Amino acid sequence: MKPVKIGVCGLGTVASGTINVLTRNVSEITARTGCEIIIEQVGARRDNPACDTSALNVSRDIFDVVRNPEVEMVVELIGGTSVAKELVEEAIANGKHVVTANKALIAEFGNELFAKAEAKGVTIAYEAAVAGGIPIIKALREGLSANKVEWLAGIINGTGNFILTEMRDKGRDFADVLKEAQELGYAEADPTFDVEGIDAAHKLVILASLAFGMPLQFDKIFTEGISNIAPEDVSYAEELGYRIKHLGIARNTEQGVELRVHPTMIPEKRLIANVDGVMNAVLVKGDAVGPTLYYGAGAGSEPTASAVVADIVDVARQVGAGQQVKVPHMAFNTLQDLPILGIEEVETAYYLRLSALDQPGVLSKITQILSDAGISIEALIQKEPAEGEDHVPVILLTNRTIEKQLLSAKAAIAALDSVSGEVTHIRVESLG
Ligand SMILES: NC(=O)c1ccc[n+]([C@@H]2O[C@H](COP(=O)([O-])OP(=O)(O)OC[C@H]3O[C@@H](n4cnc5c(N)ncnc54)[C@H](O)[C@@H]3O)[C@@H](O)[C@H]2O)c1
Ligand SMILES: N[C@@H](CCO)C(=O)O
Ligand code: NA
Repeated sequence: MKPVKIGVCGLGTVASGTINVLTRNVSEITARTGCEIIIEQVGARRDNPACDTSALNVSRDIFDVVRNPEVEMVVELIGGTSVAKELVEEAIANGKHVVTANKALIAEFGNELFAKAEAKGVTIAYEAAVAGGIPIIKALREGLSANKVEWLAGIINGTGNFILTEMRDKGRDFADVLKEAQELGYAEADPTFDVEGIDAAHKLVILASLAFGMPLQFDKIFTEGISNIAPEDVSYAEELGYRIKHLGIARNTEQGVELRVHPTMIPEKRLIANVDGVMNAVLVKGDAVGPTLYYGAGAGSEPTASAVVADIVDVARQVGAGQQVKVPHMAFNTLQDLPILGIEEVETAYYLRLSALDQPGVLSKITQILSDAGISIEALIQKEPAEGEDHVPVILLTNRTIEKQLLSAKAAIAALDSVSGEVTHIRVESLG
């Protein structure tokens, strides 16, 4: 087979890892694809000491790469949704295949980009966009194609999981750990994307569309970040046998599709509760296979490059074999317009923490409000009052209920004279 010529745009964390892996593992990659992959051109504004490009054709203008008639496949690794979108559109218009790690671009503009690619008969591959090196796109599109996916839940932001783990295990400060994640190349250019759950929402919408065969709808996701997780909730969760993880959850119910990213309490005995540091994991429940779990590094230069290179290999095989073997961009040939549920319609269990006056009768008022709302209590812990304090922390675990019922009961509890301050709620999932 004739060699396949690629062009790499960007020379940051992921691009340098991609060039290094392609160069180092050239014999394995050639043996797998049956063809040679040649880096025809690199578009980079500046050099990167992590990667030797002295033997490569480097242009300071990334658009030279998409206009180079020799380049058959463009690897977009600049990030963002403005210049990257223009770049990908021009690559497609010029009949080039695209490989990208850019989840923001796919989540927000994937529907139109895939349509443009299909019209031109080219492929956009995006394995590195979700859960870094874990081949989760391939698992959903190909490995699980026999299944109706019932739900999936994942730790899909490496930076956030790294921060939560370091804070819990070493008592480190949030800002200090975030700075380290940035130095390690895990964080997004704007790290609020990691911390506020936007990056996880980008990834969740891609996973859900692949799993349920519906168009990408990033604007419909409910998103809560990790910045408001209180240390006392981390320790009370552990006392109850749970861990707090930042999860993306997508569930196909009879009423509609749940799409939500938020801190979630999960039983500590679940494998996914023990996924720490920069590692990611995605649990997928298929109707035929049952629960399956995919685990690996969710961010970082070479773990992400592993997925980028896998896509390059896949597309190179297609270039050799012809488009008829291509798997559809979103796994399904026709997409369904499934309704997406608002967060108030979601059903889950809850952890509640409040501060109540240490007096007889107070607990019964709280439990009465919950029981009037049809919410039963699975566990209740009342702590001893601290020295000189007249209020005590009360922690409750409820059974599954609809969020709007929980929120109105929570408001009624907060309005009691004997309860002071805010009532905290965290969603609880058994993931069984
Ligand atoms: N870092 C990770 O662990 C990781 C993992 C998975 C996916 N991603 C995604 O991969 C992409 C790249 O991330 P990264 O971590 O390598 O970022 P990075 O900031 O390290 O690299 C981006 C590179 O693109 C260049 N660039 C940006 N805008 C440009 C422009 N307009 N013109 C020319 N060059 C431009 C920058 O100079 C930089 O060299 C992003 O979409 C990111 O979301 C990153
Ligand atoms: N910033 C992202 C990179 C991988 O997509 C993360 O931390 O998960
Ligand atoms: Na992946």
